[in-house]
Amino acid sequence: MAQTILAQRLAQQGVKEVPERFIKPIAERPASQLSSPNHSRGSVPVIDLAGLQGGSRQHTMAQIDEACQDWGFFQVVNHGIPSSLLQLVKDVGRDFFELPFEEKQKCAMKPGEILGYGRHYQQAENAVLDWVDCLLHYVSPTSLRDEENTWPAKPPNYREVMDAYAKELQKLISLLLALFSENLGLPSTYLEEAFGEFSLAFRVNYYPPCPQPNLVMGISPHSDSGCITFLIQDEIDGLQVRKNGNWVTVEPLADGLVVNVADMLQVITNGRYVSVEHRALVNNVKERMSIVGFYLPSTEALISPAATLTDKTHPALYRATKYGDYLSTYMKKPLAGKAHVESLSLQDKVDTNT
Ligand SMILES: O=C(O)CCC(=O)C(=O)O
Ligand SMILES: [Fe+2]
Repeated sequence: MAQTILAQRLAQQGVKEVPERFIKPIAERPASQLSSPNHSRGSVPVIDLAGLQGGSRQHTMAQIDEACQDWGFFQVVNHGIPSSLLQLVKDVGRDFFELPFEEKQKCAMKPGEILGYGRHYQQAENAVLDWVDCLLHYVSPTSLRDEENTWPAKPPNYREVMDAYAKELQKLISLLLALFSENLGLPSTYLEEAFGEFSLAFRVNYYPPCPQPNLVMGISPHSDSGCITFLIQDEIDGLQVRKNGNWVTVEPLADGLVVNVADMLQVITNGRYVSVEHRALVNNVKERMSIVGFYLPSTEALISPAATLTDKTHPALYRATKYGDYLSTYMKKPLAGKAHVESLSLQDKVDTNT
């Protein structure tokens, strides 16, 4: 079995040129670099959840609804998760990646697996690789958690911090799903119930500095497969979302949490909320990290457009899919923009956002 090619190891070896395996075809390279003056930064909505209290509730609810429809991406502030905890999450993620390789290898992905420390997804032999390493594991349910094989034993506070974060995140997820349901005119528990016994997975993404950032992708354009995704990023630009054909950088905010609609929420809302294509770029100066929480439906949940969101003038745009089936196809294929969710389309082509 060929040894996994890890971006961090290449960066540590001081390579001056990225290996062929990482070089994107010209059409897929980042056309505008983060440092270029015409790169667009900062217009992704920032929503202050403190506005849900008192007289500004209606306005805040409308902001959330518009963000889900127009962007599929927003940042929340005053979300109830202490900034000291967000900082600890970033710290333990960084501490893990700063461990010696041999220590990190203790929770390495097994051949053919995607959980643990290693590369994103299984890549075909000849696939172009993204300039990122990751640590991916489930937090819940217990049956998927596999703490022994996929969670690191070091840093020693990793588990405690990640569990504390997961607990806080769960409250925010329940709140947002109830607010989305309300905005959609559905009973407040509709979305949470439709997704069945959810699972929560965390991925720590580590993008080392890259000697030729204009030839590679940190993470290739994709939409996320699940219901909703939460992302903590450090202070380094890199995350971009696609809006009207342009890539817009999601400005790092110290206390902000990035929220994005994922594919199954797009399906259940019959395309009213959009699961937007996003990607991450890298730079040649400083490493970047993100810690991503994926809230996923039960693999047994049959996801289809909510009946009350479809009628004669708004026919169902997607066929029903069992999430487990959707996920296994998603994992087998390379990241490819919105191709996965579009494969469920009942129309020739659903052009939801771009
Ligand atoms: O690192 C980022 O900002 C993007 C990560 C991402 O999109 C993912 O892990 O699905
Ligand atoms: Fe993503």
